[in-house]
Order: sequence, then structure tokens, then C-alpha cells
Amino acid sequence: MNGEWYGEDIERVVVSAEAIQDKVTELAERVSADLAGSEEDVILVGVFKGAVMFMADFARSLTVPVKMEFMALSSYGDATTSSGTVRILKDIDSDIKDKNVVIVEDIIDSGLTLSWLLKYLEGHAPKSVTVVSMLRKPGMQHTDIPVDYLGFDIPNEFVVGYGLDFAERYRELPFIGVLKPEVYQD
Ligand SMILES: O=P(O)(O)OC[C@H]1O[C@H](OP(=O)(O)OP(=O)(O)O)[C@H](O)[C@@H]1O
Ligand code: HPA
Ligand SMILES: [Mg+2]
Repeated sequence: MNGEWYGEDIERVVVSAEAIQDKVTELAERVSADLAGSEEDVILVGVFKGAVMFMADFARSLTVPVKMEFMALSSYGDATTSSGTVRILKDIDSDIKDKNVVIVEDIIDSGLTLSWLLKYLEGHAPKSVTVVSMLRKPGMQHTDIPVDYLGFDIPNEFVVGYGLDFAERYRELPFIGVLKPEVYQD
């Protein structure tokens, strides 16, 4: 397993690097098929920082032309539970009016970030908005959130890796794993 340098901090691997890459290919094939022949521009909106790895891998696996936008949103900070407030650290740069928008997320946990983002982007009058997320946890508080393309449903535990952080660490791990509680509990 790549990532032994964090062996002390990781309790177990939840999704292996290989399973992630297989899922990226599968999701990209499905999205490409659904978007093929689209007359309007397709805009991927990557939700950073967490979606950095997924966005890069997913975009390279697509077989349809896209444009890319990046938003940076933050609600967790250095904590393992949501602050309940979504902050925009970086907004999209171009007009998405009448465009087909595909939100690329790493995880839907409480659902707050995605429900906020859907409302925010809808305010820019896109032609369509679909959502692709690598992970989803159970018990989403915002249950009416549509997830068009989902990688994995995972247990309700704090995970890191493949873009996901705890206090900005562990994003570079190629797999998704559960952090030992003693790492984040004092
Ligand atoms: O469904 P929710 O409970 O809203 O959680 C999901 C969001 O939380 C994380 O972002 P975070 O605020 O940690 O910012 P980051 O991506 O910069 O790590 C994650 O990357 C998602 O964007
Ligand atoms: O389980 C998680 N890990 C890291 N970041 C997160 N943001 C929401 N849920 C998580
Ligand atoms: Mg985070």
C-alpha cells in the first residue's frame, strides 16, 4: 500500500487506490455517455480543496470536451464536524448562464456544502446542473439533495485521503481511510 508514511495515523483503508481509479473510470464513462452530443458547453465545477484529486482524475477520463471552473468552499476548517456555515474562498470566473454544469465533489457528508452550492449556482441560470461525488455518508441532513453520479456510500466515520483532509493534512494519500480517533481527539 502506498502511504505507509501515515501508517501510524490510519485505522483502516475504506476505499483502496485501485478501487478509486476503477470508479473514476466508470463514472467518467457514464457522464461522457450522458453528455455526448451536448450542444452547449459543459462546465465542470470542482469544489476545492477536497475535490482536487478527483477533479484531475475525472476530467482526464472524460471523452467529451469540457471547460473547467474551480470554487474553493470551506465549512470544516480544522474540525471533524461542519461549522454549519459555507465560506466562499474562491468563486467561479466565467458565466455559466445556459451552460450544462457538472459539480465535482469529493464527499457529501451533512449535505450542507452541496445544498448551498446548488442554490448558489442555480442563481446564475445554468441550463442544467448535475452532481458527481466520489463519496457519500449516510444520514445526510439535507436529504433532498440529488446526487446524479455517486462513487461510494461509506460508513459515518471521519475519513481522509484522495483530497480529503483533517486540519489540511492527509490530502495526498492515494486511498481513502479512517483516521484513528486519537489523532483528532485531545
Ligand atoms: O456535506 P458537508 O457536511 O458540507 O461536507 C462536505 C464538504 O466538506 C469538505 O470541505 P471542507 O469544508 O473541509 O473544505 P476543503 O474541501 O477545503 O477541505 C468536503 O471537501 C466537502 O466539500
Ligand atoms: O469525513 C470527512 N473527512 C474529511 N473532510 C470531510 N468533510 C466532510 N466530511 C469529511
Ligand atoms: Mg476539509
